[in-house]
Amino acid sequence: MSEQAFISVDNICKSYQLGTREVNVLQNVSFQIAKGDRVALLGPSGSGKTTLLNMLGMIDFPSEGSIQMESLSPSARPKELQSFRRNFVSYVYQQYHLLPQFSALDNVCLPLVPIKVSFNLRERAKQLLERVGLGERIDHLPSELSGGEQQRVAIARALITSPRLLLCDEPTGNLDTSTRDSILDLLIQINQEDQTTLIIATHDPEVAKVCHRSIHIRDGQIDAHVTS
Ligand SMILES: Nc1ncnc2c1ncn2[C@@H]1O[C@H](COP(=O)(O)OP(=O)(O)OP(=O)(O)O)[C@@H](O)[C@H]1O
Repeated sequence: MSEQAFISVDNICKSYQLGTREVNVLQNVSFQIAKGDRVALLGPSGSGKTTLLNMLGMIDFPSEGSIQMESLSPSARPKELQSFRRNFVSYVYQQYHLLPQFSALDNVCLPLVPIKVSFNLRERAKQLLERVGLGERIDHLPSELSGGEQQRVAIARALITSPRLLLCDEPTGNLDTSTRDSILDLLIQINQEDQTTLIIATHDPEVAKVCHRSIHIRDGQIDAHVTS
C-alpha cells in the first residue's frame, strides 16, 4: 500500500459458486484511492460494480487478492470489521431504502438508535436534514416526499455516523436529469467540505464526469482509468 493510498485494491478476483457452476464476477482488479478522492466505478449492468462496492464496504470479501484500508488491519477480526462498518463507511442506494412508517427525522436517526451517543441524536439529524435542504420536511413520511427528497433523506442518514467513506450504488438511477444534477451537487459538496472519500457506482457517464476520475469496468475487469 503506497504512502498516500487510503484504499488499496490489489489484484482481486471474486467468484461465486452457483450449484456446480463457478461464476467469475471480478478478475485481477487493482486500483488505489486517496483520502478525499471522488471516484466513479463506471460500467454496464452486470459488470461487477455492486460486487466491488460490497467488498470496499467489507460486507463481502475477495476470493483472491486483497483490499487494504487505512486504519483497518489486514488481519482485522470480526469485531474490528463490525466497528469499521459502523463508524467508517456509509451507503447510499438507488432505491433509498427508507422505512415507510417513519418520518424523515426518524429515518436519519436510525443507524445510531441502537448505540449510545454523546450528542443529541435528534438535533444532529435535524441539522443534517437542514444541510440537505429538507429543514421544512423533517416530519414528512417517505410517501410524502419526491424521489429526489427521499434520496436527500438517505444521504442525511448516511452522514449521521460521520463516515470517512461514502459508497453510492447508482444514487441517481431513479431520478430525472435535473434532480440527478442536484443530488450530484450535494454529494460533491459533502466530498469537498467533509473530505469524505466518495465512490459512486454508475452506468451514467454524466455522473462520472463530476468525479476526479473514473474506473471503467467491463465483464469484471478494469478496461480504463480516466482522469477528468
Ligand atoms: N451472490 C451471487 N451469486 C452468483 N452470482 C452473483 C452474485 N452476486 C452477483 N453475481 C453476478 O455477478 C455479476 C455482477 O453483478 P453486480 O451486481 O456486481 O453487477 P453491477 O455492475 O452492479 O450491475 P447493475 O448495474 O445491474 O447493478 C452479475 O452477473 C451477477 O449475476
